[in-house]
Amino acid sequence: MADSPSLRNLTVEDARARILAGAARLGIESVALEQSLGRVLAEPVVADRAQPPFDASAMDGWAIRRADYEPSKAFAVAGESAAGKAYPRVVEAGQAVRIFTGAPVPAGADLVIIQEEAVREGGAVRFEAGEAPKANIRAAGGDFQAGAALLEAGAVIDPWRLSLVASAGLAQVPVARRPRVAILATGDELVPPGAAPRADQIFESGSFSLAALVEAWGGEAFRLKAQGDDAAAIAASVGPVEADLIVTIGGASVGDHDLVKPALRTLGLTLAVETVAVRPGKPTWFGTLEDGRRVLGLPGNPASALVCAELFLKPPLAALTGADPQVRLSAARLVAPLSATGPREHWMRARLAVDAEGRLTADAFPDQDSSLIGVFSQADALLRRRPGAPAAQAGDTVEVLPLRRG
Ligand SMILES: Nc1nc2c(c(=O)[nH]1)N[C@H]1C(S)=C(S)[C@@H](COP(=O)(O)OP(=O)(O)OC[C@H]3O[C@@H](n4cnc5c(N)ncnc54)[C@H](O)[C@@H]3O)O[C@H]1N2
Ligand code: MOO
Repeated sequence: MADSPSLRNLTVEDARARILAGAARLGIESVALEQSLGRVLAEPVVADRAQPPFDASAMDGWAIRRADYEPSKAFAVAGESAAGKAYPRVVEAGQAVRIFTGAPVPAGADLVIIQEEAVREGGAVRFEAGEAPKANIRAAGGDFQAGAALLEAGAVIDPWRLSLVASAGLAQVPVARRPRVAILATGDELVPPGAAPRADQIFESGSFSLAALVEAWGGEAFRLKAQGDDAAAIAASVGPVEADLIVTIGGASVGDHDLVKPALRTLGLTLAVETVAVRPGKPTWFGTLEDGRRVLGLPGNPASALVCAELFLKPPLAALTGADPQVRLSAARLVAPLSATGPREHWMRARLAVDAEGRLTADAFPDQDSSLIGVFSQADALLRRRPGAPAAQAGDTVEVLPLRRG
């Protein structure tokens, strides 16, 4: 059955919208705090306690009543308040309590004089802190109050947010289940790294890279055994796979050996995207199988597959975890001129830098052939050129999509 011509040559935005349609957050699971890094919160984190929970000393010194303060006056040392061991009584007039950073300021006290301005004489202490010493007290709730919304659902747990979740006292964190992504490389020419290729074969590289990207983007990747250009074998490989998304590599174009779509038609494939007006990556396609499983078909050329993973795989993975699927671009200054762009939106491999004035700059690699693995390994951004964009000059502002490297 021929697919509708309206599914061909879609804009990047249209294709992405079709891929995102119906991609809602998967179920919720609870993970240990220390396992939550990189996961997406499925429920908001709300503080059930203020931080700090008490007025806390900001310095090592002495807690007294401000109204009672006079330079050189002798105060009676009444006891000690340390972090984790509060002074249990009220500080009375004429008394000073030894206090340390992070310790609760005892009731009655509203001033901490730093120890550098104090002279201890047995059971007494005197201060030379001027007329209006600084309070050196962190008010209860100064970081956050009980009931405060600390993080929204959809936030990705990073090391800084991890500290917030821990500060809220959570040992278990409610997160979205990670989407399971099956990756299938296809092509008679492919052999796994480590095998001995024939003269007409190459090493399969795409599935390793894509699996790593899927994991970095919050999914759980599993690589299926690569298949040759054999429709029956491709269909048999995909048939039993349990996945939230199946990604195929190669066999997407129009040649006699581009068999992935014909193979998956036997599993009831309905296309939502047939081709995209994007360079590289025109043969990218997307559809659903009869049983509802989603399939993203990436072209085999390595740069095409990796560019289109950024544009069409990262966003649905975000949507399936409840995170923000928006592709966010930055502005950069062009280092060298670019020629006019053709009818397809062009995502050029580029290198970012910061110029002497501290501005972000982008430099597109001269060779943008979609087969080049070496160029991609040096690129740290994709530079977007709109369809039909005129030539651009050095110094022009361009849009870039920084790649997460390292
Ligand atoms: N007559 C036309 N020919 C082509 C068109 C077209 O519109 N008309 N489109 C071209 C474009 S654009 C692209 S992109 C490629 C992509 O085609 P396929 O998705 O069918 O990819 P393959 O032919 O299977 O492979 C292309 C290239 O990439 C190598 N490859 C494939 N898989 C892997 C892998 N897993 N790891 C490493 N390298 C891989 C493969 O050996 C080929 O060299 O089609 C154009 N042709
Ligand atoms: O679109 Mo293909 O990816 O240009 O080589």
